[in-house]
Amino acid sequence: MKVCVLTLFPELFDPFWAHGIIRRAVQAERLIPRTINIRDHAQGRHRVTDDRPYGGGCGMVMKPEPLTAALADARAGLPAATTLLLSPQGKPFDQAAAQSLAGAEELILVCGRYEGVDERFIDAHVDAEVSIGDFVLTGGELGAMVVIDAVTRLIPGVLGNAESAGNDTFSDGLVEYAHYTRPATFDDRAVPEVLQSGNHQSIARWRHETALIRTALKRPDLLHGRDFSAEERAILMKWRRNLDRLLG
Ligand SMILES: C[S@@+](CC[C@H](N)C(=O)[O-])C[C@H]1O[C@@H](n2cnc3c(N)ncnc32)[C@H](O)[C@@H]1O
Repeated sequence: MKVCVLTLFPELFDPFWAHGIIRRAVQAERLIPRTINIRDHAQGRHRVTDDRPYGGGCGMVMKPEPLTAALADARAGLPAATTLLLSPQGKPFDQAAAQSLAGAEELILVCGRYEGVDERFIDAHVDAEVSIGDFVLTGGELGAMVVIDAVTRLIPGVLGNAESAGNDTFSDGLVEYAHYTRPATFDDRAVPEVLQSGNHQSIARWRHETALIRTALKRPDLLHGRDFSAEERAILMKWRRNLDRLLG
């Protein structure tokens, strides 16, 4: 995937491209990143990228001309790209959105700063606004990194088999099962016996059960409307009986 980020702070991305799985994806050219400094497309000696808001009020607004010129530069190399603006007003970004973006060949992400960007730029050039949560950041750069990170690990071939995203939280509408590693006992807490049994069927059953129960406890909202399998119904009934017994 070719991804281009429009930002006033391109240097923030240098360490991001250079570490962990993102770095590996870049080296393997499964992720081909580019950052464009919006300021490079601003006019005049001072290369001004922001100005006071019409109507008064505090803060500054990003001017539409440098953004439009920077976007034209990005699009010259990525003619088929979807253009997303990071914004707290956007659609909440989730795993389903990451999965759908992972199938794209090209993507442009625009990072706002200050009070945000001139609305006319959004009207004319932005395909969708994306929020990474109901809070307000100082800029879109962290949001862009969140989107790129979540999407990149879903690009086919980026994660090795050993790191497969298949069991991840959300992949089957459940949170993931619990993980344990050596030592077998830590602080008087032992790893569940079944995980040391070598019985793959029992391990798979245990993992499915714990994923379902952990989802019910941690994220019950994920289970609303779920089409429970017969096995899942049996697991939930068993836990209901356990709870009934506990409560008398
Ligand atoms: C201080 S914010 C502007 C907030 C804007 N005044 C508002 O109330 O909607 C500056 C920039 O940070 C980015 N940003 C802030 N919060 C974000 C969020 N939750 N998700 C994605 N981007 C965000 C956007 O690019 C935004 O233009």
